[in-house]
Amino acid sequence: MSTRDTIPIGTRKSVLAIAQTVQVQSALEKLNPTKTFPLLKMSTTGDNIQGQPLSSIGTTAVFTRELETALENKECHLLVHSLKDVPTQIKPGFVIGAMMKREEPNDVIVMRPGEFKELKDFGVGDVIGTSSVRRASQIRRLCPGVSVKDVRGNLNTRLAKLDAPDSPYTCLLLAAAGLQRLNFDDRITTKLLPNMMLHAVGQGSIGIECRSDDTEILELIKPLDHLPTRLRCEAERSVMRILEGGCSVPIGVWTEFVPKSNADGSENVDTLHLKALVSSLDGAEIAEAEATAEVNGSVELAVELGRTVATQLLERGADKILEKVLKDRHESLAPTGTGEEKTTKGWDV
Ligand SMILES: NCc1[nH]cc(CCC(=O)O)c1CC(=O)O
Repeated sequence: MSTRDTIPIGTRKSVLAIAQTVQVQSALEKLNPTKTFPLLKMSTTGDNIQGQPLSSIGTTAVFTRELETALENKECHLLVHSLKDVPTQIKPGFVIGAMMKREEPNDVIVMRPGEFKELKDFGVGDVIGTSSVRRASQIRRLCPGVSVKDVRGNLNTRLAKLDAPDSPYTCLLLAAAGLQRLNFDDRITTKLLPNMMLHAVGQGSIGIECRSDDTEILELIKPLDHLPTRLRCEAERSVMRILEGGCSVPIGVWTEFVPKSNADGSENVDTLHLKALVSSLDGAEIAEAEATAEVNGSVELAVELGRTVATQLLERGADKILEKVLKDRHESLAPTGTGEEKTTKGWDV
């Protein structure tokens, strides 16, 4: 294929998606000053159903399907995604050619400007805004007595709902990375550490997808692939791939490289630690597992570490917990009464 000078990048239209895509666009322009990278902005099913809780309409790929069609038709040659929104089973013919250096993967508590409350003081009467079953189940375990209420829409919409005078929410749970990318760092009230909450698979990294036979684009985006991020996220995605069997399931993870005592300054990619959990919606039942492996910079070994942890989780009852979570999710198709009901069955990551 002849080399291309104009390379459209496909993206969703949300402010976060655009901010992420502009970041990739700038990096590519810098590396390839003779080429241009116009944005092709598209709506996805996930954007179009924002008014309702994401329920069991098969939300895997809701944020990526329309984009992949454009990529397939060569209307664009790469796609920029929040990695956590990318299904672990990529459609045949497509590949994540780069995983960009991860921002803080943590989830955070966001309260109204000027308000503050210690985590230990959260309890009965507090209403936590989130549509993520992963966040909901973990916050219930962390702060017994709180109730959880669905909150949908893009980041700005969610913050506006929290700040509204008639807001029902005490706080929101959000990803630090999304807030930081939109310069809302000052809205972060409390960062949740891994002993409090495990984040979503791939959270905080940007994934760049392209056609797997498009060697020109693969070469072009290769410099944007960050090996430590790639290894961590491949391990995390491997856990999810084994547990989900095709549908999204609520899994929390944490990965870190074990620092070397004689570090020479370069980032260590030798010894990777992975922790993961699967929790029931009410946070009462939980399966946890962790392992450390010498991955020595190898994606295959990182994927293997993910498999080890997934196997442990299954041995510890993750399959039973997931079966029940998925069953509840199916039942949530029927309209339910209270906001609390909807919340637990909403489907976000
Ligand atoms: N589900 C929406 C979504 N997809 C990616 C991010 C944040 C950025 C990231 O995780 O990289 C968010 C918002 C949130 O979860 O608060």
